[in-house]
Amino acid sequence: MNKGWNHELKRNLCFEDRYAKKVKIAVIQMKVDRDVDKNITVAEDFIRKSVYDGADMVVLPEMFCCPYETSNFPIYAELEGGDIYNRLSSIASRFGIYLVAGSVPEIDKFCRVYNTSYIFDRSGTKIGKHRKMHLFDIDVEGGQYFKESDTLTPGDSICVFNTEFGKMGLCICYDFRFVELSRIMVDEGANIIIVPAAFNMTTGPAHWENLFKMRAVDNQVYTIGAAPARDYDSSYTSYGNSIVVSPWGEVVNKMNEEEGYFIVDLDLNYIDKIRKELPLLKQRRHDIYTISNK
Ligand SMILES: O=C(O)CCC(=O)C(=O)O
Repeated sequence: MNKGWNHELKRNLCFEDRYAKKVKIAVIQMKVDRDVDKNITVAEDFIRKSVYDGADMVVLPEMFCCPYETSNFPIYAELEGGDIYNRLSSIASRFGIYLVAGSVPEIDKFCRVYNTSYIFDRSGTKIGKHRKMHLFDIDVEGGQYFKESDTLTPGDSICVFNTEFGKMGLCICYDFRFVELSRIMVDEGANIIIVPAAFNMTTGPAHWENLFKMRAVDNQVYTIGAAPARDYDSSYTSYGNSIVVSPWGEVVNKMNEEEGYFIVDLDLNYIDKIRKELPLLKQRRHDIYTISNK
């Protein structure tokens, strides 16, 4: 056999093999009710449909079972391992999926309350946890005011978790604005950055899609944003527009403001292709600058 041909065939087979590495991720955009049980039931119904459509992983929005108001966070908060946590873990195992369980208010033994995301694997085991690190304290003239620090405490660690599809990073909403955080997650191996979020009608139209594109292009990763559906009856109106962007900056899928879900089939080898063609991460001048979490 011609050695050159054999070599070429092997190379192509490896290439194809790598290209078969795909993950189906469902993004759920649900309305948030005052009733926790109702929210979990709605989430579960969407998860059931996503699983029927072949999802490997499901992502829920920020504060998907607690209306987004600072006064609600201590009232709805539970210790890790509480009822909501157990129900989410059992949903993950029952459906055999990875569940990025949006975020929920978490209370610790010192009565500090956090905006926390738990990530469960297919057996319902927790494989990641993130406490929002950058609290959303903003005051835009003529627009949105919010002060999470009235009732929340910030987290202090960066979340990268491992799956059968490789490493993924997670941060919550306002965290995503801080460029260093995404870069550190990517340096720790994350190929996908997942962001349970709830932008509003001031910052959403201005920045939401741009941010998901910017972080994807800068870091050459997929970015995923899962938001609550818009509800004009709530005191904080979510922008919705849940989104997935590719490492080339293309919008893979995006919703409008309504309740619903979509599934994307992400080709993880596309990341290698983009990084090979445009080797940004390799071409950094670490001799001149660095970003570090130390
Ligand atoms: O950064 C923004 O504009 C929105 C942030 C936000 O709503 C949040 O952190 O919950």
